[in-house]
Order: sequence, then structure tokens, then C-alpha cells
Amino acid sequence: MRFFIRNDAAAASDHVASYIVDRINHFAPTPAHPFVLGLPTGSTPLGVYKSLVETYKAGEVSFENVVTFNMDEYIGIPRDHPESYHSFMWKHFFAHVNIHPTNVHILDGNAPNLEAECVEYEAKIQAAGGIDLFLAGMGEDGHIAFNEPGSSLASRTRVKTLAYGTILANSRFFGNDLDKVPKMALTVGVQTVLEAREVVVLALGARKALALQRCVEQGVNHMWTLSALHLHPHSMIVCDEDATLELQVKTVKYFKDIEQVARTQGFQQILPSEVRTGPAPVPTTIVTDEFPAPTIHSPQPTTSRLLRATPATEYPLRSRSSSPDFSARHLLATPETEYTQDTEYTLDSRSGTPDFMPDSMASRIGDPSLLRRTTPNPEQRQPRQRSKSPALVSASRLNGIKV
Ligand SMILES: N[C@@H]1[C@@H](O)[C@H](O)[C@@H](COP(=O)(O)O)O[C@@H]1O
Repeated sequence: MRFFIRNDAAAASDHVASYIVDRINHFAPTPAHPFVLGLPTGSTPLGVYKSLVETYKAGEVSFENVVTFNMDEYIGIPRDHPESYHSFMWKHFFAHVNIHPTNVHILDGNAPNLEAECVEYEAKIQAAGGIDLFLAGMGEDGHIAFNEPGSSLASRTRVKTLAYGTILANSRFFGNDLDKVPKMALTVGVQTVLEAREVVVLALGARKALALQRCVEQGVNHMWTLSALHLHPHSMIVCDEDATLELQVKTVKYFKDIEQVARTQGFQQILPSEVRTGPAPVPTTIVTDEFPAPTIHSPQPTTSRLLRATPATEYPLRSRSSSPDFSARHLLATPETEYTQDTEYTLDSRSGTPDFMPDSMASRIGDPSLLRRTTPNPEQRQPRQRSKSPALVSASRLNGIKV
């Protein structure tokens, strides 16, 4: 996941808007091959829409061959209600750019059959060739679209009951009257979003800080559905400084450093070209006599090893140790080498996995029957007598160990 932090909401919104413009222009959409854009509502994307409209008016982007799919819509308020997502999208974006109304798709929260509406919506996304870029905001509880905490991460477009926290948060658009906020909505699912070729999330303000922290620093969790983005190969979060308030300083520094290094090295984090220009052909493996099918080595069964065998020789654990055996083995491999910290570093970087230490799970379990092993346990072997090389003696002095 890429993560960009900007000083304020305006800079973060501009970053996202110019990113979208770049994607559309690079895609060079045509009527037969339109760019398919997923869109959110809420206060968060307002700056992005404003910037996109300005860019369009400056002649730097066209929405002529852009097809859109909105994330969600309330159930039970008229389409022309000022707070319906239909009204929102036309007011803030569609009415100001050259998009064809027939290319705009927004779920109908008043459809006679809501389930059928959802199924049809997924089919329309498929028919359009899938979504190239899904822009999203996030709820204060980390929801994406209206996928409230506890939503299945495999969910698709469906009817969703809104969480109390969401109703409370969105009541500001309904005169702070909770009774006026719809209690249900239609929403694309988490899986619908994950199937987009790219997902871009904008998070602004301190009220998103906790959710952002959960989604960026913690694992994939169905209670913070935006965290499912970690499963997406091309996802990006852009936020302002206020939204980082709950993140660890080292997390913020790390992501800022990545961006800085990329800039100074002239390396842009761009997507593979096939992602940017529509669906890539499915790769096929050509098998000939000259290039036979590769052998796939199946992993060794682990059960027996866990129960009573000696995994150490096959799967050594990577734990640093100052045991005599550790030092001796390394030095015996290069007896002419004088043991210094530098030498150890050289060995590390050359071998990649220098610090193997025999171990076995069975030895940690206090079950006497596990000591009856059928294969030799390296830990119980008698140490072999080794001659003391000069290097070994030198190392022993440095480490204070007996060899
Ligand atoms: N369904 C929408 C979400 O798509 C949006 O991300 C969220 C955040 O809204 P805001 O940007 O106003 O904080 O609001 C609603 O719940």
C-alpha cells in the first residue's frame, strides 16, 4: 500500500485529483475503451471534485470517455432529495464536466427490487470492463463505502443497515436530526472495491485519525473494513497531517522517507503499464520439449516434524546466538578469516542466512514421549572434537567463549 501525507486537506485533495487526471490521460480513453472510475460521496472528496472541475475547465482533462460508478446511495429518500447521493454527485461534479449522463451509474435506493438492483449493478460494472480506479473516503469507524464494521470482506453490492455511528456522523447533513438520516443504504461490497484495478483513498482531518491508524498500522480486520486494502496490490491512501495524529511517529516518518527517497532517486511509484491501460491479457505458459513444464516442489509435511522429528536440520530457525557452536561453525567455514565485527557483517551479507541455530519445537514441550525420537536430534548429539584453528582461538578471545 502506498501512503502519502500532505500538509493540509487542500494539498491532499489536489494530490488525488492530479493523480486521477494523470491516470485518465495516460489511459487515453475512447468510446470503445472508456476509463471506468468509481466515486464516493461525503465531505472528504469535495476538494477533489472541485479540483477535477477546475482541471477540466482548464482543458487538461476530458470526461467524455469516462464511465462512473458511485459507491453507495441511501435507501428511502427521493432521488432529488438534496442529501441523496444522486443530488450530491450532480451538484458537485457531474454538472460541471463533459460526462455523458448515460455513463453515470448510481445505485437506485428507490428501486422496486433492491436486491435485483444490487445484482444488476455488479453486472453493469462487469459489462463496463471492471473499475479502473476506485476513489474512496472512509468513515470514522474505518468503513469503506457503507461497509460498516463487521461487514464481510468478501461482500458485494447489497442492502446495508447503517451503524449508529454512521447515522450520527451523517446527521450533520440532515440538520443534526437523527430521525431524518436514512437507516439503510445500498453499497458496493468490500470485494467489489478490491476488484478495481486500483483503489485510492482520501482521509482528511483528526476525526479520521483513529480509523486511519487501525487501517494503516494494524492487520486486515473486518471491523475496520478499509483495512482490506492491504489485500489489494495497487492501493493508495492520501491523507492530511491531522489524519495522522494517531499514527506512530516512526510510521509517519517511514512513509515520508519512502516518498522522499523515491523523489531524490527519480523513481516514481507507478503502476505496471497494463494496469494503467485496461485489463491485461491472462498470461499463458508455453510448454515445449525445450522448455518443459516447471517442477513444483511440494512442501514437506510438517505434522510429523511438529510431533516428534527434528526440524532443525531442514528448517533451521534464524535466531542469533553467541553459543560456541554458532561461532565455531562460521569460523571453521573460513578458517583463515580473523573474527571481527566487520568480518561477521561480511559473512552475514554474503550468506544471507548466517545465523542458523539448531532448534526443534519438540524440545520445548514437556512431554517425555517426545524425547523418543526416531531421527537424531542435533541438540543431543555429542559435540565433535575440532582442532583449534588460529581464527577460532581469535574469535574465542573476542567472544569470551571456550572452544
Ligand atoms: N458512505 C459514505 C462513505 O463513502 C464516506 O467515505 C463516509 C465519510 O464521509 P465524510 O467524507 O463526510 O467524512 O461517509 C459515508 O459513510
